Amino acid sequence: MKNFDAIIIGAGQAGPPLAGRFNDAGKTVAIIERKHVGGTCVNTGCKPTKTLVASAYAAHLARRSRDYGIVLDSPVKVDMPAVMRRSHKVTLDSRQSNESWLDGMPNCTLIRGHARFEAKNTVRVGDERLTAPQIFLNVGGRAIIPDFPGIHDVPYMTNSDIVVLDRVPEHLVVIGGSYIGLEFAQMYRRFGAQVTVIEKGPRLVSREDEDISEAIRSILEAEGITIRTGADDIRFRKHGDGVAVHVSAGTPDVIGSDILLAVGRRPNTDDLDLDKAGIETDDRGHIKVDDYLSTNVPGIWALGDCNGKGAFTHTAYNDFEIAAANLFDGEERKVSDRVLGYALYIDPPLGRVGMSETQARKAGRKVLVGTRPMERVGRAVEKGETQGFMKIVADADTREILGAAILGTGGDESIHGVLDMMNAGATYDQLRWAVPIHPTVSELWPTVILGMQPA
Ligand SMILES: Cc1cc2nc3c(=O)[nH]c(=O)nc-3n(C[C@H](O)[C@H](O)[C@H](O)COP(=O)(O)OP(=O)(O)OC[C@H]3O[C@@H](n4cnc5c(N)ncnc54)[C@H](O)[C@@H]3O)c2cc1C
Ligand SMILES: NC(=O)c1ccc[n+]([C@@H]2O[C@H](COP(=O)([O-])OP(=O)(O)OC[C@H]3O[C@@H](n4cnc5c(N)ncnc54)[C@H](O)[C@@H]3O)[C@@H](O)[C@H]2O)c1
Repeated sequence: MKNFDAIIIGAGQAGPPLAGRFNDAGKTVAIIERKHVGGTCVNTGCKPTKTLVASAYAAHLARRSRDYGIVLDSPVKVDMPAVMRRSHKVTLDSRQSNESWLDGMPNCTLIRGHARFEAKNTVRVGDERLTAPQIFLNVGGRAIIPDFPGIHDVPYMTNSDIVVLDRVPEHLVVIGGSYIGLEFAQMYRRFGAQVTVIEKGPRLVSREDEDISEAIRSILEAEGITIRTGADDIRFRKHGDGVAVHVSAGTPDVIGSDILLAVGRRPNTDDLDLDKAGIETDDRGHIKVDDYLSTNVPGIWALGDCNGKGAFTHTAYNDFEIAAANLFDGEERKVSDRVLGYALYIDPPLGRVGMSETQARKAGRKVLVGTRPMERVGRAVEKGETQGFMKIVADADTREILGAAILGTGGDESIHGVLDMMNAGATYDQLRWAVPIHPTVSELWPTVILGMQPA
């Protein structure tokens, strides 16, 4: 049995920086990783996808070059092996820098293998048994493979497979019209594939307001992506040209060359033997934690996607910050203090923070809403990227900013102006009186606020 001051299971977004804090405090820490250091984000999630999105954007802009008065003499070609090499390099550089960071920590031991609990303070990895008074779970999640009829008779991909695909599918059929599905759908359309998105709900990205879903649908359809919503009977069978996907009774099947499943993620908590430590999970398998990320078992915490409190790299990292601040810095940080923002990296991107208009209404707020089409944002006009709109939601009584969305050029960055204001507890008056830089997308927030109406 090996003794440590702390054991961390999973080297995703929260585990490695936490190992760093234990190391710096002179405490021994074991971090156990069964696959690649860096987890989903670095290896099969954010890093490869955003690198591929950048290549797809380059192809798209090259095709639009005449809009800018630039003439390219030959048709745009996509060298997919080169696109993938670029993406692998970004991933590998990041993975290796994380690994060498951990290797360079004198008090930290990186153990390769799958960890399982044997008891409350004891973990087994292969033949090795480890014990520590403090254990942190950062095990992340993986793609859900629903029990669609016929799914196991046909080849299919998840995000982990498609990020290493070095060819352009003839016809990519994406099952699931949300964050993962839409990023890959648009990217592969721009690489030259025919693309169909099949979504069981009545609209795309159903967590967002209806006006945002509709605008996203129009943007994607304008690029030639076929969208089939309300898919209530998805079934698969082999076909001479690949795979036939049945969508709903009375509608034509979609015949695709390649299938991507993007219908949500599940936590990696089913193979940890959590019961041997007495750790409770909810009905979706997420580890139950309190506002300080403690599980029901004292001395065991759960951070990142596996606790169901967030599903993003920045929420996983913030979980590390909360745990570290409370353990090492004498602070009392809580998850409920977090103002949640995120982005959907289609082009133009959707930057989001706080409540949607629908959520604000459901919460019983007296809602004010301001919107502006990107066609009336100077910066967007200058860049020749005028799709989408910006939107802010505020409380008419308290003057709080409740949430905002920018579906538009630079939306992933410019949403931070609102996010930071909300984080500082500012009212919309303070955002209205800020003096933003011209020409930017952000400079329109004061105007949008001035135009807010009861909704
Ligand atoms: C395609 C895609 C695109 C995404 N894009 C974005 C984005 O743009 N922005 C964003 O914020 N988020 C994005 N996400 C989500 C983001 O990747 C995750 O929220 C984030 O990686 C979660 O981090 P984590 O530390 O909780 O878990 P993970 O990064 O999943 O890390 C968990 C680690 O634990 C290891 N592990 C699991 N079980 C065990 C065990 N029993 N023993 C040992 N090791 C174990 C795993 O191998 C893994 O390395 C994306 C996700 C996907 C799939
Ligand atoms: N840009 C980002 O930050 C980013 C990008 C990708 C993923 N992520 C994270 O990964 C998580 C998972 O993303 P996701 O898009 O896989 O999941 P999701 O849960 O966001 O969406 C799944 C989609 O699939 C649909 N669906 C579910 N079951 C279906 C079925 N049987 N048939 C057809 N459609 C079905 C749902 O209605 C939904 O639209 C997200 O919650 C997000 O936090 C983030």
